[in-house]
Amino acid sequence: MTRPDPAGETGPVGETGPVGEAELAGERAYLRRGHAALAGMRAEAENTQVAGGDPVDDKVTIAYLRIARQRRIAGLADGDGTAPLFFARLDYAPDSDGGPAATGGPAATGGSGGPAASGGPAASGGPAASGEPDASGRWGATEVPGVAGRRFYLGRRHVREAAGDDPLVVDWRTDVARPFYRAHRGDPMGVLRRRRFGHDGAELTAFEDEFLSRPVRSTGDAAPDGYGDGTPDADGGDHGDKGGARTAVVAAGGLLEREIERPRSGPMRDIVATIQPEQDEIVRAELSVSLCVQGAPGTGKTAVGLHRAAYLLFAHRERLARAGVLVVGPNRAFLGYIAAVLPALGEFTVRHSTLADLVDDVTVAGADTLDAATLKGDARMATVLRRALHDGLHPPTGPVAVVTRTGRWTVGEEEVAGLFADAAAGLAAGTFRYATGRERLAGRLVNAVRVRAEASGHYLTDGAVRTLARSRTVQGAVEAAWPKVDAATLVRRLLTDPPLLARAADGVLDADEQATLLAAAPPGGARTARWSPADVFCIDEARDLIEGTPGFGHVIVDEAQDLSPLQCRALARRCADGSLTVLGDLAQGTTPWAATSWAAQLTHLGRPDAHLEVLTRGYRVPAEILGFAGRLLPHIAAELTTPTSARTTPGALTLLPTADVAATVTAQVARVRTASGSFAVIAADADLPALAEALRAADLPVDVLGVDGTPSRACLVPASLAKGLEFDQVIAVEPAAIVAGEPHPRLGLRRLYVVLTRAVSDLTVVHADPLPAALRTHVPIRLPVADRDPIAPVIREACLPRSDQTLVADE
Ligand SMILES: Nc1ncnc2c1ncn2[C@@H]1O[C@H](COP(=O)(O)OP(=O)(O)OP(=O)(O)O)[C@@H](O)[C@H]1O
Repeated sequence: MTRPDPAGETGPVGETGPVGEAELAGERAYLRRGHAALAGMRAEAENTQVAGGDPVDDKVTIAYLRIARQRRIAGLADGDGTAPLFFARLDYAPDSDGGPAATGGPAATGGSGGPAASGGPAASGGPAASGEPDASGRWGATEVPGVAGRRFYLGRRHVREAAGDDPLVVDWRTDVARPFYRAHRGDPMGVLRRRRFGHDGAELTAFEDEFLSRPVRSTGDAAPDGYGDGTPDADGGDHGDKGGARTAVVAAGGLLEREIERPRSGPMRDIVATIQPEQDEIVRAELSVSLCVQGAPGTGKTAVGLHRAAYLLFAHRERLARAGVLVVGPNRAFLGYIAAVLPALGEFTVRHSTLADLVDDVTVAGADTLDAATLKGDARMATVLRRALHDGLHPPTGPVAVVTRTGRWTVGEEEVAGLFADAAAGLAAGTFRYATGRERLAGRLVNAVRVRAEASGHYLTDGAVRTLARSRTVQGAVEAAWPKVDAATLVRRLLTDPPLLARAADGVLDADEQATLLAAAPPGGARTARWSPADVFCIDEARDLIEGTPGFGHVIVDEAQDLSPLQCRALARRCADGSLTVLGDLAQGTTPWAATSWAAQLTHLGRPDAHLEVLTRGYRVPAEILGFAGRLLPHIAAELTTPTSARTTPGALTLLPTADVAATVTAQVARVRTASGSFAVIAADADLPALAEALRAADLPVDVLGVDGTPSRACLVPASLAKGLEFDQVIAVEPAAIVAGEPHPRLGLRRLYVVLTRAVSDLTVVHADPLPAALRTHVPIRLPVADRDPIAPVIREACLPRSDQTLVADE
């Protein structure tokens, strides 16, 4: 895929001036009109009554409609005051004949005349302009017809004044919005001007314009404001400040950077206003396409995954409303952190869950040794479990004789054996599950009796057939051949019954491995077994063999590098008929079974042919910090490309050697707690209680993040829960202890890599022990030298020498 880099094409940056102020005033007026329209839409929704049907017969339907109505009203809420109703404007170029297409909105042909003057989007035209998306939720093909010469405001949701009217604001997921994310001078996608708005809360404060294509104009026309004469600048671009007057830009420049650096004060935010082209390709990939995104820390994997969910729900609303969309995250703390993103985008139906919570009827109360947990998560366990299940089948050895009030009928030994063999063959071939096989055997047996009865002139009513099926004789015969099994019981039997395990694991697990499993049987009785986290997925695997697993239309799994093969299988069966978006980073794999290659992981996930996308441009972590953390990469995932950062922040990294870690951390917390935004002290899990105590003693209490908690503005985070989270300021405590907290040095370094890449603005590393050697080794960082990447030289200058200097001082 080609990836245009719009960073190199940013348009003119002019001065604040009266023209800009007037234009901004016009945009603000348009915004007010949008708010009024949204209020009208909400009032309409609130006044819509759920049609009453029969209160008993239609109970479910009525309840469903009520929920749908509530969701619609919630979706029409006027934001939370943190963002305006629209964040961008696209002015499409007129048709090549010089006249605007369709109804001829004047809007896009020049920079003068605010939106109030132009009336916003031009009047009705092709599908792009109609008030609502079509049935499929799309606005037409990629080449959207009927947009030439028209103007569109893009927002998080569609806003219109009256039903059937042209939208005042179009949803960012429509096809007409696509060029906002993808267009560049090489391929303007029909767009003349792309305008991005800056904001303070819900108020517009600035705009930035880029002119992407030359307007068509008759001889003698002046270029529209800010559009250059097409003569390339020295750097090869036409920066547009030569032809006509400069475009007035209020508070110019860096809207993306400001958006990223906006202080974090709560849960994760959406990124609709600043999705980058390489991210947009993932967001808008077809529903049928399964994707795997390998991305360095902060490259936006989580954000992209969530926006993909929102996009797919928009583009395939009906289908996914039935089948559902599932987002799987590593723990509840992480899910709490991302929970607000989809509702902010108007999507309330996506299920968020940890993998373990998907198997919600098994309570985890036990733990395994590392060896046992690894073995229980091994793909070979799937074979062992299947064999254990099938081990319970016993081919019948005699006839089945049924006595009823009307007679006695016998199905002969050979026929019974044949019925069993048929069902067993279907099971072995995977045609149906175990429970279905059992039903099938019972049904065939009853049918054989019915045929015999009818042959002797006794017609059996449906009721008589049902009674027959429930009869002790038929049930007993079926139970003897094909016993009823429950998944948890099967797993417990396998782990506690050495002969059964030996038969099931023969040739699959060696004697030591079998012994490991037997030693890892869950303590407690059949009903009180204390299951371990790894047992959960053995039970899930067994349950799937027995009765199957309901699936989703699309599954998005984050931190997928950490999944065991059996966990991957649990996910694979939840999207057997749907598609999958796999997000992860091999360098952040911290489980003993973490993936070392995506090919193997994708095979376990049932999608060996998933398309692999690689993101290396980080948006969270400044180059100075990324360069420092990147020193670990050769030791933890040498095959990965070193990431780059979208921004530099001189002084973002501080190393603080100290003799008294607690005192230094306390002093640092006292320093950062008054700054705006969030901060976290991240330390080895074992060090947390002492640090919490020291902060309490210093009268600087902070929340301690637990597995079920949600990160707050100021918190103490165990290294084991830091994954996926981010904070404006991070105080990382004692890297050597973080490494030592893991069972293997490589896993320890990966954990440290995760911890060091959580900061948006500022990372302070406090340590009494020497830093791990890997961190002290200078590693040249590979920089992508894109021809027109304006930030590459800055990274080169800022990133490498600075972290070196700091380290030299430290050493
Ligand atoms: N295009 C973007 N515009 C603005 N912010 C962005 C963009 N892409 C990513 N971000 C921000 O960068 C931060 C990191 O994003 P995210 O958590 O999705 O990255 P990640 O790849 O999942 O990171 P990790 O692997 O460390 O968990 C978030 O604050 C996110 O909002």
